[in-house]
Amino acid sequence: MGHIDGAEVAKHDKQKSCWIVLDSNVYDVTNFVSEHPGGAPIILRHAGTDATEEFKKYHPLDYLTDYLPADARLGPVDPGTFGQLRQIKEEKAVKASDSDSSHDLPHLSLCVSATDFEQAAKAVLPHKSYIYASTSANTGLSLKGNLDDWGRIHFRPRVMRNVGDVDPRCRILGHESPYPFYMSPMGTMGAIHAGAEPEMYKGAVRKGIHAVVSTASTKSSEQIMQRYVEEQESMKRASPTVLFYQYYMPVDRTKAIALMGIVKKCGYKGLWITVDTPVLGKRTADRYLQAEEAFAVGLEESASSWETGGDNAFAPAMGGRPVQGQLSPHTTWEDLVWIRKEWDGPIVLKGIQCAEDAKLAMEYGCDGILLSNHGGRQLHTAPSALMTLCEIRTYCPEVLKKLEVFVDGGLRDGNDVLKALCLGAKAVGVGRPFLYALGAYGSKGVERCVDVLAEELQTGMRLLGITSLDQCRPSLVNASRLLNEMYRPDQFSIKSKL
Ligand code: HEM
Ligand SMILES: Cc1cc2nc3c(=O)[nH]c(=O)nc-3n(C[C@H](O)[C@H](O)[C@H](O)COP(=O)(O)O)c2cc1C
Repeated sequence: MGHIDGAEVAKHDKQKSCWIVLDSNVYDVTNFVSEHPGGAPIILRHAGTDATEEFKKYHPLDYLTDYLPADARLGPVDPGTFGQLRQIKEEKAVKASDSDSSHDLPHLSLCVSATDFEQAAKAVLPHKSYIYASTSANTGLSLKGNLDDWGRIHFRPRVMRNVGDVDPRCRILGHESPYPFYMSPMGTMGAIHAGAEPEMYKGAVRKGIHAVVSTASTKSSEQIMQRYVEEQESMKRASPTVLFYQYYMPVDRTKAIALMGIVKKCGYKGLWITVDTPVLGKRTADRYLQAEEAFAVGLEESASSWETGGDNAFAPAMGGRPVQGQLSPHTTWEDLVWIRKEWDGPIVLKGIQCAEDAKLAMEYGCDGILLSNHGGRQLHTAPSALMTLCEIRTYCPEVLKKLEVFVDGGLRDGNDVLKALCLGAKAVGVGRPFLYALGAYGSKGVERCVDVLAEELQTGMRLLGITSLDQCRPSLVNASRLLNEMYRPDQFSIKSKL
């Protein structure tokens, strides 16, 4: 195969003839553009350019052989002509290092609250990446409810309790954790930081907190585990951090079992099955961006055909179009029977949103449940995790004794973790604050974010009058405002059967 001149490649920058350079090779992707699950606009934007760096944020290089026909590869670019490729106006790059030298970025020490990381990330991330992290469903009310409900519970502190020393440690699914919070699973971290998931979990390992790894990660489950092990080795295995795995169920049973096999082989310590995502929710900010991108490259007509989602859309939300088969809308409670046979470790259902389903999870022998509305990214006006926790306390308190109950969504202050624990939760998942910290400062930002939350938590324990987490109890909080609005069935009982 002869070398291809960069200037020639630059000419093929339209839908009717679209070439792109990836890993020093020229590909004719004209027929693939409209098939691309990430949408045609992103490919057309990079038509005629070297898109390798951008490509690697989202995909392993194997995709080039897995998804493109062999004859799409036209040959290597003439190395002396890279400069003649089409250039696009660069967006701010995703930072590859921990350096905080960017003039837009406040010094890390100026981040003193978990909410500060969002502003920092907004200043340095490409707009598309920020939208990916921050977007929420529909009019944004589910996200707003998450954020607001923490403030609707007030503490009832006890004083004069000798709070000189406090112990914030707890156990999560049998694994000791320095604090009762962990890192929530989030997909496509490569869009947020060039180091992607390994950079995020480096921060977790350094601070000892546990993390749940997403099925929709940029890096493979094996790569993530490998880098985690290397980080642990570098710390002489002194970190208590373990990795759990968040599982999106593929439609195809064989693929579902194979994925579970990989997860098991890698050594993930528990399966957190996401059950609030039978289809992708409507991510409004994503939709605007997608429509703008399509419009900019003259594809406004076809944009709408990506929006309906088919019946089994995968969760990634970088403006990507649903991928058939990656996420099953057909999952039922009965699936837990075969999953249990394939997976002998702990099972947590992620995305429980009412007391009935909490009870069902208990009856089906799950080890834990995570009360969550997916960070307000799925159902419009979904209940906050705290509201669901109130329901469980009221209608099926036995669940709190038998299962480990976790909550997530909207936590932005370490003090608030204590509210969830007082109402019976085991620990709280934290999502976006860590993602923003990663985007702005890499793993150092993640470490700082853990420190910020941990300091607030420990100060909160002292001001609340407790010295260990087993002293968290319902009388230390006033949840009346949430209880007033809580669902009331006709009779004061609920049934788990559908
Ligand atoms: C030309 C070869 C390409 C192939 C074969 C390819 C393949 C795919 C596939 C299979 C997906 C579905 C999701 C997944 O499995 O990860 C996807 C999604 C996506 N692709 Fe590509 N892609 C290509 C080029 C690109 C380029 C050049 C970019 C960026 C400049 C890009 C950005 C994306 C994005 C943003 C998504 C959505 C991911 C998400 O929402 O998490 N792709 N692509
Ligand atoms: C950018 C982003 C990506 C996410 N990806 C996933 C995912 O792949 N799987 C999943 O179960 N939950 C995912 N979630 C939901 C989180 O696990 C978690 O439920 C939520 O972020 C908690 O809310 P918070 O971000 O307000 O802390 C994602 C959330 C965000 C913000």
